[in-house]
Amino acid sequence: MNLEECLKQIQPLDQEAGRACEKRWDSIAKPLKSLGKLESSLIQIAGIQGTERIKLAKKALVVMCADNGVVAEGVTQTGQEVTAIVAENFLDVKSCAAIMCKDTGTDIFPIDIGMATDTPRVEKRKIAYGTKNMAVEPAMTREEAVRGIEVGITLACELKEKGYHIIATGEMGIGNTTTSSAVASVLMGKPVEEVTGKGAGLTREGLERKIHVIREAVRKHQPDPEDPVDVLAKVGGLDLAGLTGIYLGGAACRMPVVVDGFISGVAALLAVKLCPQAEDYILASHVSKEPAGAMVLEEVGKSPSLMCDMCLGEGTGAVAFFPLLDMSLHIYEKMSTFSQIEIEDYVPLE
Ligand SMILES: O=C(O)c1ccc[n+]([C@@H]2O[C@H](COP(=O)([O-])O)[C@@H](O)[C@H]2O)c1
Ligand SMILES: Cc1cc2nc[nH]c2cc1C
Repeated sequence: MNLEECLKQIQPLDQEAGRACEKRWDSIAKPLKSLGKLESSLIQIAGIQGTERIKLAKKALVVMCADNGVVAEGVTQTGQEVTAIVAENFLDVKSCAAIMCKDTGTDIFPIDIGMATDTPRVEKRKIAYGTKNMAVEPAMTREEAVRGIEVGITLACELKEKGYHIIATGEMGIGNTTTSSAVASVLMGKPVEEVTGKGAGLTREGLERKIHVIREAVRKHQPDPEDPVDVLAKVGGLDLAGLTGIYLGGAACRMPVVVDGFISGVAALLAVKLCPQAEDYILASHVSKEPAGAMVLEEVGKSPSLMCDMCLGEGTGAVAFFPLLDMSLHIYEKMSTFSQIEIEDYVPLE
C-alpha cells in the first residue's frame, strides 16, 4: 500500500464495539470508571479492533534504526557507530527494550531503515546509508521521505497479517533528538530552544550548539509547516519517516499503535498532521523527560498513563505500558459483574 492509498483507507473507529466495551466495564463490580485510563484504553482498542472481544496476546515492538548526518555538527555525546551496536543488541536481548520485550512476551522487530553501515542480522529495509547533514543540505529528498513512510506502512500491514494485535513504536538513532526537535519546532510553531533538550546526554555548551544547528537548518531550508512530508524531508530522519508509516499503516489496517517517547511522539504528530483520523488508532504510554515530550503528546491529543521520567527511547516506555493493558484486559474478561455477585443497590456515581 502506498502513502496515498493508506491515507484513503483510514476509517473512523467502530463506535458500537467501543460502546459494548464501555457497557461491560460499567457492569463490572467496582466503582464506576475507577480503572481510569486502563478502561478508556480498552474502549479505544475495542473501537479499533471492531469488537468488544479484545485481543492483545500477540504484541510487537518495531524499532526503526537510522543514522542522521547532522551528527557531524557535534550535537550528540556519542558517535553514530552506537546506532548499529545497539541495533544488533536488540537481537541478543542485550538492550533495555529487548529485555522488557522478553519480560512482557513482546516480539521485537529492529529494522534498518537508514543506518550508516550494514549489519549482518538487522532486517534491512534501507532507504539510504544515513541522512544528509541538514546543517548543509536537506536531510533527504521528498521521494526518500515518502518511501521511508511506506516502509512503515508495509511493516504495520505485514504484522497485522502475521496475527499481531498491537504494535509498540521504538527507534534507535544517534542524533534523532536533533531531527525530532527540528520537526517539532516547525510543526508546532515553537521556538527551537523550547523544544530542544540534551537527548542521550550533552553538556550545556553542547545543548547550545544543538539549538544553534537546528535554528540554522530551519532558517536555511524553510520547511513548510503545512506540509509534513516537506518538514520530514528537510529536517527529519528516516526513523521518523518509518514510524510515521507505522502509525498510518496501523490506522489503515485497524491496529492499535502505542507511542513511546519524544521521537516516537514526533512521528505520531507527523502522522496526525498527514491524517487527523489516525489519532484514534494511537495510544499514549509514558511521557518522555525531554522538554518537548509532553508538548508533543498534547499536540497529538493524547494524555500519558505513565510518568516515570524516562527518556531512553527504543520503545521502552511503550512496552512498559503493555503489562498494564494485559492486567486491564484480564479484569475486563474475568471479573464478576454486579449482578453476578448480587450487589443490586449500588448507585454508580459519575
Ligand atoms: O524517546 C525519548 O524520549 C528519548 C530521549 C532522549 C534520547 N533518546 C534516545 O537516544 C538517542 C538519541 O539521542 P541523541 O542525543 O543522540 O539525539 C536515540 O537512540 C533515542 O532512542 C530517546
Ligand atoms: C548506549 C545508548 C543506548 C541507547 N538506546 C537508545 N538510545 C541510546 C543511546 C545510547 C548512547
